[in-house]
Amino acid sequence: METIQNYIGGVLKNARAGAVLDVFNPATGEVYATVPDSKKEDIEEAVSAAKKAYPSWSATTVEERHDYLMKISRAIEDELEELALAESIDNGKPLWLAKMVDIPRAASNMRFFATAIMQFASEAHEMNEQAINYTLRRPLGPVACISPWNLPLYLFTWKIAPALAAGNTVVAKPSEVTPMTAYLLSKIVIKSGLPAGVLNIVHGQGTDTGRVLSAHKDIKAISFTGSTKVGADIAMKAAPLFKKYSLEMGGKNPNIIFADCDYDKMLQTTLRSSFSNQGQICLCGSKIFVENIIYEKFKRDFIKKTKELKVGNPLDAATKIGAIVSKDHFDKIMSYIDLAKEEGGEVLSGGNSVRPTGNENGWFIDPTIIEGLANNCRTNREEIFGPVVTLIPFETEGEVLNMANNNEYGLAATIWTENLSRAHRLSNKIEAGIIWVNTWLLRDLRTPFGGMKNSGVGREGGFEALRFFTEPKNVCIAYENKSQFLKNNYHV
Ligand SMILES: NC(=O)C1=CN([C@@H]2O[C@H](COP(=O)(O)OP(=O)(O)OC[C@H]3O[C@@H](n4cnc5c(N)ncnc54)[C@H](O)[C@@H]3O)[C@@H](O)[C@H]2O)C=CC1
Ligand SMILES: O=C(O)/C=C/C=C(\O)C(=O)O
Repeated sequence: METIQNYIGGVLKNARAGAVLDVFNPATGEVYATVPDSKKEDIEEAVSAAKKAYPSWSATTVEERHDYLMKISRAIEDELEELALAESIDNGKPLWLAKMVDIPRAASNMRFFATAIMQFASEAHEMNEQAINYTLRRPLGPVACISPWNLPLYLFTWKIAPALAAGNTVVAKPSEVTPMTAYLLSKIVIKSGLPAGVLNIVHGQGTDTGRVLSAHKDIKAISFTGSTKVGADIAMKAAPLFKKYSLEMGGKNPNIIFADCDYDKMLQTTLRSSFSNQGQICLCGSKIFVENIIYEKFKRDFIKKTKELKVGNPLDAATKIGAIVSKDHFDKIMSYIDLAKEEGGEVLSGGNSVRPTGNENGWFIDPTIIEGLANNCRTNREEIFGPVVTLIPFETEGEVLNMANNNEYGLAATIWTENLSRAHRLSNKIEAGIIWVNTWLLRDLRTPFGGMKNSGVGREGGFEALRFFTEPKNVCIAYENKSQFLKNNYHV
């Protein structure tokens, strides 16, 4: 049994009251570790450590911060094998996926913001030779980073890297469901020599640790990724204390397929956008709109390809669909499949749990395709966050645009067409923060990342993240007094 610890003030330690939570391996259903169930006193200690470290950390040069983040990035790369294995065991995702995507991205998050801070420049505005304004961007102080279980180290580093690069100190809370790689990161951070208190990692439940942290009076900003319900809770706590917040929340993303698309590329990518990471990515295209004339062909081909996806042991290289992250989440997904049937949906593929040989007690669900549901039923409106997609035929561009926008979420959309004018038209009109045309989850870390409507507030990525984690201050300097200025310049 492994014992995960908090990382506070540069030291690994248990929660003060000693309480712990069980951590499960979702592929076996067994408890394999414990994590601190931190309470108010642990948060107090972490916030004090972050406050204490702030004056000297915020005074470091960008080169110094760059060097620390690069060191951490290289250490993540050096420990790729161990981190990927830990992520796979903790989360249930296929090991090859953790090796190819999660851990490399965690390293590049650190590297990206290490270099972005070196390029980050503030604006200057000149007023007709009368004055110059320049904008200072200062770090905020201790900030909170709260991350979810679906892409554990990937999203944890996506938040802490810009916060640290901008000169803030951080109290971070990973998901209690998948805390292992954040714990391993704290060991890497200790080895990197990052000064004590600059990064603090406090484990525990959302309703205790997360809530206390986001409501703490000394926390100046909160960067959160997770459910829309929790995002709303954080906003309610943060607003009266005038904290900044950036919320990346749920999605119900349309994947729109026109008959004129590059069919093979679309089919292959649609498999990924539907079922990658067991469908547990906020960007997955869970509603697949298909133009009528290719609907039957697509349905046939998509079912065939989906049935070929091997569900099973995440450590097996042939596995395409690993385990669902927790029993609670497994139950939630299964209840949505039941709901879809009650709402009149026909299950075309999957629809059931799986007990792979050797992993009979794990939480596995066959990738599921459902058709025959109205666009506005609950199954098609609510985020399922699992390997479940619905198929909806459409006739015209206008019809599919209305259906895509008729939703409370607005995170991402994918459009498949070779008609560039149509791609531009729809990209402009679809209510989503991220549009992919003829691709999916192709990421340039410089671009603004986030959603509209119930999917988010604010944007992450590139300079957006560095702006979020800094406070702008305008300085206006008159060149000289105006009559003197006119005399000098116009000889009056
Ligand atoms: N990016 C996304 O779109 C994600 C969406 N989800 C959705 O959320 C559902 C629930 O998944 P969870 O991991 O339980 O997400 P969640 O939103 O409950 O948890 C995300 C993080 O917030 C913390 N947290 C929970 N309650 C909090 C509170 N009141 N104040 C501050 N922090 C709090 C959690 O401990 C975790 O670290 C999923 O079924 C899925 O639909 C989950 C993960 C990511
Ligand atoms: O930044 C990315 O590439 C992906 C982010 C994904 C999420 O925020 C999510 O699935 O929750």
